[in-house]
Amino acid sequence: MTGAAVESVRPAGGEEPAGTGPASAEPVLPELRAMWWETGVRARAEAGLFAVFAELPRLVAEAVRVSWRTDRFRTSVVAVTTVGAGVMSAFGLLATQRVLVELFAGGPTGDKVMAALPALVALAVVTAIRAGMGIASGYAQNGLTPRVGRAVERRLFEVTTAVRLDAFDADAFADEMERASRGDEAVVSLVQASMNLLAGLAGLLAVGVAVVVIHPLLLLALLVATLPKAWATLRAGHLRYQTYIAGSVRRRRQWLLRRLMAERDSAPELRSYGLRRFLLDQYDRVMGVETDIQLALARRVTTTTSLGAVIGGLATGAVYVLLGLLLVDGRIPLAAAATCVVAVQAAQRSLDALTFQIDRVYTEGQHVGDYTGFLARATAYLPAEGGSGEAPPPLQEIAVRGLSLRYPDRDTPAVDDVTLTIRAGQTVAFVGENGSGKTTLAAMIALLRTPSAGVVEWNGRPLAEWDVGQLRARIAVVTQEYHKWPFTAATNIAIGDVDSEARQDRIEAAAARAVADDMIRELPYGYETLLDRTFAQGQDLSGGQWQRITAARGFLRDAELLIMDEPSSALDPRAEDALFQAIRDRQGRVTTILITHRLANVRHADRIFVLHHGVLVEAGSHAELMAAGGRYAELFALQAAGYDDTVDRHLPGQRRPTTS
Ligand SMILES: Nc1ncnc2c1ncn2[C@@H]1O[C@H](COP(=O)(O)OP(=O)(O)OP(=O)(O)O)[C@@H](O)[C@H]1O
Repeated sequence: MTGAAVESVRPAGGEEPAGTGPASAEPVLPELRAMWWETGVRARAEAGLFAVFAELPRLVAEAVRVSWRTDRFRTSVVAVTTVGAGVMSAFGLLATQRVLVELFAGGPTGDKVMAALPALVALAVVTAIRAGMGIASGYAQNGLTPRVGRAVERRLFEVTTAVRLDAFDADAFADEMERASRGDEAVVSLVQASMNLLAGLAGLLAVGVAVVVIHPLLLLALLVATLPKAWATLRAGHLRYQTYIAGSVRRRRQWLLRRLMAERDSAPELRSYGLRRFLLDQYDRVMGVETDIQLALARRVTTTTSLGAVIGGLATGAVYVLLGLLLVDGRIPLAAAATCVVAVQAAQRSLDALTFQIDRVYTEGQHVGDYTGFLARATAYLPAEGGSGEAPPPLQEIAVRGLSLRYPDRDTPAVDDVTLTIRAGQTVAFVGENGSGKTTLAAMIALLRTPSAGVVEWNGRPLAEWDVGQLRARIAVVTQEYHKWPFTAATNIAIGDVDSEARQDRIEAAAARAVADDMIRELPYGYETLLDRTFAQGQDLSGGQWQRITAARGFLRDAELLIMDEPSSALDPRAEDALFQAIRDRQGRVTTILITHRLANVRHADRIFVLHHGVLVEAGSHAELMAAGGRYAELFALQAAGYDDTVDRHLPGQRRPTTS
C-alpha cells in the first residue's frame, strides 16, 4: 500500500497492535521497516549499564580522534580548559575549606574575617579562572563542532559520489548509506557530549581529590551520598529509552497514517475509494494499544525516578548523620564537615549532568558507528585504481568481447557473453524485448557498470587502461531513468558538459537539436525557469518535456560516443521525428548507440544488435535482419501491423505505409 518502504505486518518489539494479527479479517496497514534513526536509542534501551560503561572509553576516544584530526588547536584548547576547570574546582573547594576553618576558629569576628581574607581572595580568583576556562572551552567547542560536522559530512559525500553504481543494487548498502547520513550530526553530538562528559568527570575527580585532602573519611561519605542517586538516574534514563522504543511502532504507524490521511498524493484515491473510515479505524486501533503500552512504561519510569530520589535523599541524610557523629566524636573539624556538605552538593550536580552525557555519548556513538562502518564497507565499492592514465585517442572502434554481467541475487546474467564491434561514425541500435539486457550492455560500454566477465575495448585497449576520467568526458549518456535536477532549464542542459563554459548559444543549440528550444522559451522565465516546484516560482514539466531537456543534455557535448537509452518514449510524434533526425545528423561523423523499442527509428542504423535474455541473437542492418526473418523481423512486423490497422481503420483510401 505504501510502496517500497513497507515490509512486514508485525511490529518490532513483540507488541501487536490491534488489527495486525492473523485473526483479523479486515485489511490491515502493512508495517514500516524499523526507523534507522532510532539505532542509538534502541541500542541504549537494549544495553545493560555494564555494556554502556564498557563502551564509553572507546566512544570518547573516537570523538577525541575525530576532533583532533579536524582542528588540533581547538581540540587542545578544549582539553586544556577542561582539565584546568577541574583543577580549579579542586582548589575552589580547598579554598572554601580554608575560609571555613578561619571563620569557625575562636576569637573576635573582625579578626576571623581578616584571617579568612587571603583564602577568600584565592577562592574568588580560582572561581574567576574556572569561569574563564569555561568560556574559552565554550568558544573552542563552538568553533570546533561545525568544522567537525562539515569534515564528516564531506567525507560521506566523497564516498557516496565515488562508489560504483552496483553499490546501489545491494539492499544493505542503500540502507547503510541512509543511516550514515546522520553521521555529521552524530559525530558533532558525540564530540560535544564527550567533551562535557570529560569536563564533568574532571569536576567530579576534583571534588574527590579535594575531599580526600581535607579528610579521607569524607570520600566514603561522598560516595554514599552520590552513587545510589546516580544509579537511579541512569536506570530511569534506561527506562525512558525503553519507553521511547516501545512507542516506535506507534510513531511509525502514526507517520504512515499521517501520510495517507493528510497528504496530497493520497487525497484523490482516499476519496474515490472511500478510505476515510478505514484509515480512521486503523488510527484508533493502533493508538489505543500503543498508548496503553506507553502508559505502563511511563508508570515504571515514574516509580524508578521516585525510588532514586528517595534512595538519594536517604543516603544524603545518612551522610549528614555520619558527619554529625564524626563531629561529635571529634574526628573531623567543623570546617571539614561543612566543606563536605558543599562538596556533596557539587558532586550531585556534576553526577546529574554526567549521567545525561553518558547516555548521550552511548546513543550518539551507535550512530557514529553506523557512519564509520559504512565508510569502511563502502571502500569495497570504490572503483579499482589502475590504468596507464594515458589520454584515449580519437575513437576508431569499440570492441565488446565476451561481456557478461550478473546482478546480485539474480540467477541468470543480464548480459551473457556478448561480443560485438562498433566502428567510429556508426549509429548502432540495441533492440530486444523488455529485460533483454540492452541498458545493462550500454552501461558497461559507458563505464557505468563493471562487467562480471569480458572486456570493452576502446581502439583495441580495455577501457580501464585509458585515463577513465578523460574517457568518460568523451562519452555522453542519456539514460532511460533520467534525473530531474532541481536547477534551471539552462543548467539542466549545461550539466551535460560541466567541465566547459556554460555558454548560452551552445545550450540553445543543444536544446534546438532536442526539440526543446521553443518549449523552454515558452516557460515563465525561459531558460532561467527553475524546474522544481519546491522552489518559489519553480515549474514542473510533462514527461515528454523532461525527455527533451535530457536529450539536449546529451547533445550538448557532441560527444564522440553518445548513448541514448529510450530517448523518445514520452515524445509526441513530431518531436520524436525531429529528435531522430538530429541523431541521424551525427551518422558518419560521430558514434551513437541507440536503444529504443520504436523500431521504425532504427531502420537507418548502420547495425542493429538484437538481444534476447542477455544473449546477442542477431546482428545486421535493417534490410539484412528483415531478410533473415528472425526475431527482429518478427518484432518489427508486430509493431508495423499496429500502425497498419490504424491506417486501415481511420484513413480509408490512404496508401499503406511500407514496413521494410
Ligand atoms: N539494478 C538491477 N538489479 C538487479 N537486476 C537488474 C537491475 N537492473 C536490471 N536488472 C535486470 O537485468 C535484466 C536486464 O535489464 P536491462 O535494464 O538491461 O534490460 P533492458 O533490455 O534495457 O530492458 P527495457 O527494455 O525494459 O529497458 C532484467 O532482467 C532486469 O530485471
